[in-house]
Amino acid sequence: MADFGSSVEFSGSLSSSTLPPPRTRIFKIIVIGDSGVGKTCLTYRFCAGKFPEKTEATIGVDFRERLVEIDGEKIKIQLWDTAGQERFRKSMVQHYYRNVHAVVFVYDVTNAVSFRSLPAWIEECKQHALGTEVPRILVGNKCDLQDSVQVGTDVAQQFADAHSMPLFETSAKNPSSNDDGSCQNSDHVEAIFMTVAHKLKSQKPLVLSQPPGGSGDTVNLSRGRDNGANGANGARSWGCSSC
Ligand SMILES: Nc1nc2c(ncn2[C@@H]2O[C@H](COP(=O)(O)OP(=O)(O)OP(=O)(O)O)[C@@H](O)[C@H]2O)c(=O)[nH]1
Repeated sequence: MADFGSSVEFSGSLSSSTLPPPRTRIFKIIVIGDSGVGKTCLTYRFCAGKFPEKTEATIGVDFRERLVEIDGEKIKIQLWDTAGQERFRKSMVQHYYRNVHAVVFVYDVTNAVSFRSLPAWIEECKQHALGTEVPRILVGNKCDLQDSVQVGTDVAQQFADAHSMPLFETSAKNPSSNDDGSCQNSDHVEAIFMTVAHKLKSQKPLVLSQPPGGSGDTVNLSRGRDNGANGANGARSWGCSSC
């Protein structure tokens, strides 16, 4: 579960202008969904900037990280690319859900079974005590394969609404519009993960605080508390399917 309650305390004659830079925050985002929906490709696309030439079924979990800067703060986005195949998940599943800050559910728009599996993935999160305060998003991948679409935007949007998640449709292969005009309404993979990071940052701001009336001898640099603004009802307010 999200854990931003830690605080770093500096004692001595420090003012905010002489503070050392805070440690880089890490946002842990897990990416889950059926095998073959494109979790590895999506995370690779975001972290390496390209579509991987070849992938193999993930065993356990792979980590990918990218350092980004949001409003002047450097943040490490750590993507946990989890195995979709049950036999490759078993031993690792407890680790996936520890200290998670956000969850990305992925289905393949050309594979209705992967869409129908989503309730089971949501249930797995629930069983690992992931609360509603943890932001979740739904990603329909492979929308470059327009001729093979089995899961329409309407039905996906209904599902997303019912579970208070923003929906994004994209392609890890070609996240921008294709020459043939397909994927016109897709979101860029970049924008999707950055939207999550912005959400997490706004939810958990770094707060510089001095004790009221204090002399300035002690400065607390603490991580802001969850203001509760991202509960289930707020989910639609922080994402959209066409940004
Ligand atoms: N056309 C197309 N193919 C994709 C896209 N994303 C992934 N693929 C292909 O789908 C297959 C599976 O992709 P992976 O990223 O390995 O799938 P995964 O969800 O990580 O699978 P597991 O590791 O088994 O859970 C590969 O052959 C990819 O090349 C996409 O956006 N468009």
